[in-house]
Amino acid sequence: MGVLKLGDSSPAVFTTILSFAKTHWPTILVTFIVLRGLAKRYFSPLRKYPGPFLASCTRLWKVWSTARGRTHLDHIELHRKYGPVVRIAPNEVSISNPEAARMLLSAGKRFFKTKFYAVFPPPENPDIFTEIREDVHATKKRVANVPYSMAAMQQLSPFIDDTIELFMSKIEEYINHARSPNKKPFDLGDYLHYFAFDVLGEVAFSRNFGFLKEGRDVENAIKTIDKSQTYNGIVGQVPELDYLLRRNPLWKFIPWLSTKNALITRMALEEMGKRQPFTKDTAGLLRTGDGRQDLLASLIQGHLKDPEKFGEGDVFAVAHGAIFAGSDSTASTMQSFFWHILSDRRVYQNIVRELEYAVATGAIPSKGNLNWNQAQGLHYLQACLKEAMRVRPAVGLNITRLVPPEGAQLDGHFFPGGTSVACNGWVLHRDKDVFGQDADIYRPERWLEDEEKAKRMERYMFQFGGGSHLCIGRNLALLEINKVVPRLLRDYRFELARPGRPLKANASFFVVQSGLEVYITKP
Ligand code: HEM
Repeated sequence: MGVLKLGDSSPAVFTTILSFAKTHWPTILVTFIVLRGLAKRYFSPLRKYPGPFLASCTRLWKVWSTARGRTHLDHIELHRKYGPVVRIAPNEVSISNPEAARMLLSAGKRFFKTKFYAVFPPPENPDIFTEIREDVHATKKRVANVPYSMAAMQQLSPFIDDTIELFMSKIEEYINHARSPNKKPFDLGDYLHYFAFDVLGEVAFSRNFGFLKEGRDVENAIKTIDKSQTYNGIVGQVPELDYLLRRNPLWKFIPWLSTKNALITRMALEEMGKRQPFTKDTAGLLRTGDGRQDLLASLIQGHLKDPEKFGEGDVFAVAHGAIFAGSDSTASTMQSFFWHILSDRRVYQNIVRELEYAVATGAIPSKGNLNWNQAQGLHYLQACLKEAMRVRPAVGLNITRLVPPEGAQLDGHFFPGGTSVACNGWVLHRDKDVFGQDADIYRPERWLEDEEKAKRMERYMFQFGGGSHLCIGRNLALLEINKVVPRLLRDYRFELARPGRPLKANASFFVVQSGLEVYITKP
């Protein structure tokens, strides 16, 4: 082995270094990684913030937490252990103060999205969710906001109603079948998932995806989306890795990793094709359809008004992105709601009583679907829904933003420009100052006790995010939930098949849940 001596001529020194590196490369590599990690830990302006040791040295801690699907739970534990500001990566802190989170997410404060979002496909044509250039995002969102208004959604209400009828027919089939001696549970969780997808198909593309009809995950479309979200969630923690993986040209040669032929993408492309060429006289409407103003038609109209700012690629990206953003989120919200109310007999009976009274007094119809206003009049049910979104918000990963270049003050701490700051609904919604000492438990009554207190709690609910990135689909989600949930609860009686068993939950971006099995009977 060569020994390095001072005074050697440069080629000799170089050869010696090379041979030393060749022999000892594993040690050198490990030493480099350790020193780099320690430098990140100790020479960072974030060094004073507590957190897991590994997290302060490497982003692998976040990768690990996400890969286990339990980021939401990890963050509750972290803040309990370390306090309101926790260092969760060399350049990232998580905050638990709801007021600070409002500031972080509020429009105009210039805390922009991080590169985490850019990993979500399609990278070549980002949609509203994945666009991280704030000005471009604002332009696209202005066009996309139009079809998502509550008024526009109300127009599409008949198609939600049709999907509800299909859902009810499946329950009727189950009830008739379940009269046999071997009574099997009904997977309400799965059916809520199918419902959320089918509604999106109708609303976005005037097309039924067929999940409810077939009573199954057709072509494993839901699984494919969930797999892709798991990838996004994990790789999004170290976005550079995406260039080695999905953005790597070799990736497309691995057929089972490609989503290009997935059912939803294929259908979206077909629907786009049917409406091309986009012209002002057809205004994006389906030529052979029922003339409904679906999401795709509205986006095509937005494109025709200003093709420079909202291209054809944007039409596809935004419509297709809606299915990804709006399916697991809505399904997860409804699953959490049902699991909570069915786990507490008292709560469930209060809801049933409220519905019976509303029918008896004519506040809601005794048959068929409710409209938005009728559902809003069910105050106890509304409190139960809000409480479910508080205790188990559908987004389980952190919402992360970058501190603007000049730095910013949050929760009494100054963070330098470029620091990533994260917040998590599961943590924020458990703040005892805002939600009370019993914030950890599901108790819908908290929303009905004191109007002022309820208003304050409302101010700190983050289930739909906030500011310029407030969920664009919240009107649709709330409308379909407010239609299907009271209808189910009025027309049927539910019982958990395995009381006490928690839902299985995996946080990829949304908390994807399973295991909501119930017995259903008629009242
Ligand atoms: C109960 C159901 C839903 C929940 C809980 C939910 C939650 C959220 C949250 C928390 C965000 C902010 C994410 C962030 O800033 O990182 C968001 C954004 C978004 N959501 Fe939803 N969502 C739901 C339903 C929907 C539906 C039905 C659609 C579309 C059909 C949709 C489309 C979007 C889009 C496009 C964004 C990005 C908005 C932006 O960045 O400007 N969501 N959603």
